[in-house]
Amino acid sequence: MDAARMPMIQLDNLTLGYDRHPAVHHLSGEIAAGALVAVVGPNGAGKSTLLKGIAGELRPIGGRIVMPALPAHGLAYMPQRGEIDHSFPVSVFDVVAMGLWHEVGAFGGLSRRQRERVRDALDAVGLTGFEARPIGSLSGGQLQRARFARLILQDAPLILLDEPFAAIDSRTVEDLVALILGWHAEGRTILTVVHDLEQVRRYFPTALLLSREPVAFGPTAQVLTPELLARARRLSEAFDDNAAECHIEAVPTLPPSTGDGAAAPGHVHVHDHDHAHGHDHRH
Ligand SMILES: Nc1ncnc2c1ncn2[C@@H]1O[C@H](COP(=O)(O)OP(=O)(O)OP(=O)(O)O)[C@@H](O)[C@H]1O
Repeated sequence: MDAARMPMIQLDNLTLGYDRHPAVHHLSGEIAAGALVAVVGPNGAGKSTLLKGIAGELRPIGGRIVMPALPAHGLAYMPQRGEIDHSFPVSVFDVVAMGLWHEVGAFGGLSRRQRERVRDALDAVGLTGFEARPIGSLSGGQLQRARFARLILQDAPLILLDEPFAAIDSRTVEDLVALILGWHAEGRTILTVVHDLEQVRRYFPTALLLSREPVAFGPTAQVLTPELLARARRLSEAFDDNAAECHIEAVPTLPPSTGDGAAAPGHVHVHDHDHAHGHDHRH
């Protein structure tokens, strides 16, 4: 099999949720190695939940996530900013150096070479000179740059980013996008939750539109259509009204994704729920 076309992530009728309540369900399909995917959808659509599931922070309620090509320590996950306590009295250098933890171990010291790599990563995100600053003293944009520097050091083939551009100035967004596009060019697989659809259209070749279930997956221009976005909104409203039940209507399957190596034919299907088969969707 062509390594570049190997799936990085396989989802098999995946349901993820909290306290046995599904937040997102019926996800099946594959994300190819090397894909750059924007995960989009209304508030509460399950975007963060999907990333947490793939990152292993949430155990599936049903179905499976399989990542056959992922090496040990091969996944880097950056949660939303609010989920991290930045009040620690710890320096920017030390926070960024945490990206080397799997090389260094919890109590290991850094070699000269590793310290150099930390400085290189800080330089790559434009934070040279900030090494000794307490992490809590950084602006929102600077903090996001520091988190990206840590990702550079993690050097992971699979990178999951949850809303990396939220509340960030446009100059910083451009710099962070350039880093992401560089990782994409290196063949890494990247899933990024993005709210700004203009940013998705401009930078992301492939999009996964979620609304408690997959609505569409494929080339961005074919996913971010008014019809599919409206369907996503309707589904999310309907789900909120009746959160414990499966209420899915039939939705069209997108044509196979092309280019970018993102989606082989038919992947991340939209399920045409055939209740005649007697599925029992008690979640
Ligand atoms: N820790 C939790 N415990 C219980 N329910 C949760 C938890 N986290 C998320 N949920 C619920 O799961 C659903 C999906 O949330 P999720 O954060 O994945 O959506 P999202 O698409 O990332 O939304 P947003 O765009 O608003 O960030 C929501 O109804 C949310 O309230």
